[in-house]
Amino acid sequence: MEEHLIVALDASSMSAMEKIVLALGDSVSYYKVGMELFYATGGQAVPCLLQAGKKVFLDLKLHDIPNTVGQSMAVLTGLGVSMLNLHAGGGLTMMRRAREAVDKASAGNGAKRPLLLAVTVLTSIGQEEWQNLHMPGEIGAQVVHLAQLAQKAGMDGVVASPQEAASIRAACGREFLIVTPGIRPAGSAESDQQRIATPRGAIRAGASYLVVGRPITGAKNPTAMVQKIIGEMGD
Ligand SMILES: O=C(O)c1cc(=O)[nH]c(=O)n1[C@@H]1O[C@H](COP(=O)(O)O)[C@@H](O)[C@H]1O
Repeated sequence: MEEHLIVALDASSMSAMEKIVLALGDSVSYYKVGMELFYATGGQAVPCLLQAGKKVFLDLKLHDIPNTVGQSMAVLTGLGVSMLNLHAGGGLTMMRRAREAVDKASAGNGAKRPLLLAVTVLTSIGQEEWQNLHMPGEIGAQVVHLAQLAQKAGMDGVVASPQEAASIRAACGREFLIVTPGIRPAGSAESDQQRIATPRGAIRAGASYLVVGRPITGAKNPTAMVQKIIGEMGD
């Protein structure tokens, strides 16, 4: 189960990142680099993690016109990461262009193609925010719709809340990747995350990978928390 846990490195310096990675040692092999760390380190966090033998999910959530996203995806493909993401809300044409660009760039550099994930509806959006946005219907129905659109566009999977994992699995099949942030072990403090579940709940609902940040990086003993989460995932 360890390889299905991705630890979110939301830190603002190389030294803060190294501190976490050093503390977690061999207990974690997959890290997520998001906007904060990527921008703060001028992208250097990525080669640093790769050199340390870690796998990287580069979470920059691209959302722009098809040409811009395609060209940017081609550049990001050269970094050697295992996963990249974009917002499904950018549309079918944008997602298709991203897939074509990644395929072409991987063929060109002879490297393994990074997996492409579409972010459906952010896990921080609850019913109230959904209404603020004037979005019709239920969040869950929109997530499943976007997952099907992403699948049609050639995405390998989606980022969604664990609360929607079972419906996405039913709609998109066994092979489709479902990556779930919004993971909160029982007893976690409240946060900006709205659509949450425990590690056990997410795996039971059909999640392929769990993304966990603050419950681990903010824990008194991060390694013990990793072990607890991996234990729960395997139950
Ligand atoms: O794409 C993501 O990774 C993402 C999508 C989403 O809907 N919700 C979400 O929380 N994330 C990311 O997942 C991580 C969750 O971190 P914690 O809330 O600290 O566990 C953060 O780095 C978010 O940027």
